[in-house]
Amino acid sequence: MQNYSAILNNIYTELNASHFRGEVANYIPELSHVDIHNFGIHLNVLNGDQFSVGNTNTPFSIQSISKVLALAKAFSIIGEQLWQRVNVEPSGNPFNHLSLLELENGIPRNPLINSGAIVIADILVSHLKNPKADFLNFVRDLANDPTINFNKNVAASEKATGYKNFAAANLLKSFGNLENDVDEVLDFYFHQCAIEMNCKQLADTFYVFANRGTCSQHKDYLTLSQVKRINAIMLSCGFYDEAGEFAFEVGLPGKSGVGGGIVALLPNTFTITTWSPGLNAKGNSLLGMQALKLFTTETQLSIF
Ligand SMILES: NC(=O)CC[C@H](N)C(=O)O
Repeated sequence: MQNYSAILNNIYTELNASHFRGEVANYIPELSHVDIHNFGIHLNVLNGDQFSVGNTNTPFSIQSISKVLALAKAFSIIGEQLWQRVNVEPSGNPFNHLSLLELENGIPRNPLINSGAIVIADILVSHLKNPKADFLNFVRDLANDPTINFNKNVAASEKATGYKNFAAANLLKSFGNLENDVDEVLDFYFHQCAIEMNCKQLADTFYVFANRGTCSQHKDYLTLSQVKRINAIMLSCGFYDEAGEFAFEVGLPGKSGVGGGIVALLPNTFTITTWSPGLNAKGNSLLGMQALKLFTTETQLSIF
């Protein structure tokens, strides 16, 4: 029997003493105001046990973590035909890289880099009646928490400065891989990225991926085959050009966001989230990566 509480407390105490915490993202101006000293870890074990240490109650911008949720929604709506518009290979490049997209004729490498997520956003804009509201409700249902919301200032801040995302969307459009209007798709994309959650809410939301497609309220959202595929994509593509490093050091499917959040999971066992807004050079939370590495080392739990 693991003493999760002691393990998490030790990891928190050790890492919270770190002076070097990376850099808070500032290419989205609204994110640059977040205090770099925030640090929290939350573990949600599938048997119902919950463990929290540090600041796990303050909502943060989930940013690219939302790409997994958008993928889940789009996959549940259109099924396997989704893979005609986006590939499932790691990109080995930063999340906002563009030249591969042109070389590969407008088919993004995977749904977790920005260009792939913009294609997924396009699918949701085509299929949802009220895209932003319906997607937010889907996320609230997964988390079983109606208080989850968009941060409109973050969405507006990214809209004002998201030049590379506008470039990606226009490139996709030029290759015929975007059905809707560029502005409409990006408005949806910037809002999905601007959803805010705290560590506990994020761990609850991802319960469905650890629990074979069924959320904590026993409602089925995805088939087992769909969950296996989404988890495989998280493992191979969830940390951009650091996905290999995360698999090597941590050994779990997971996803990061430039708001400093990370979520990871062990199928049939737990979900775990970390939040520390300081990022490393690859755009992944510095303390979060270290915390998860220590967690899977101490507990000897990983998919391998
Ligand atoms: N890696 C991230 O979290 C990036 C998300 C951010 N909204 C962007 O599109 O640039």
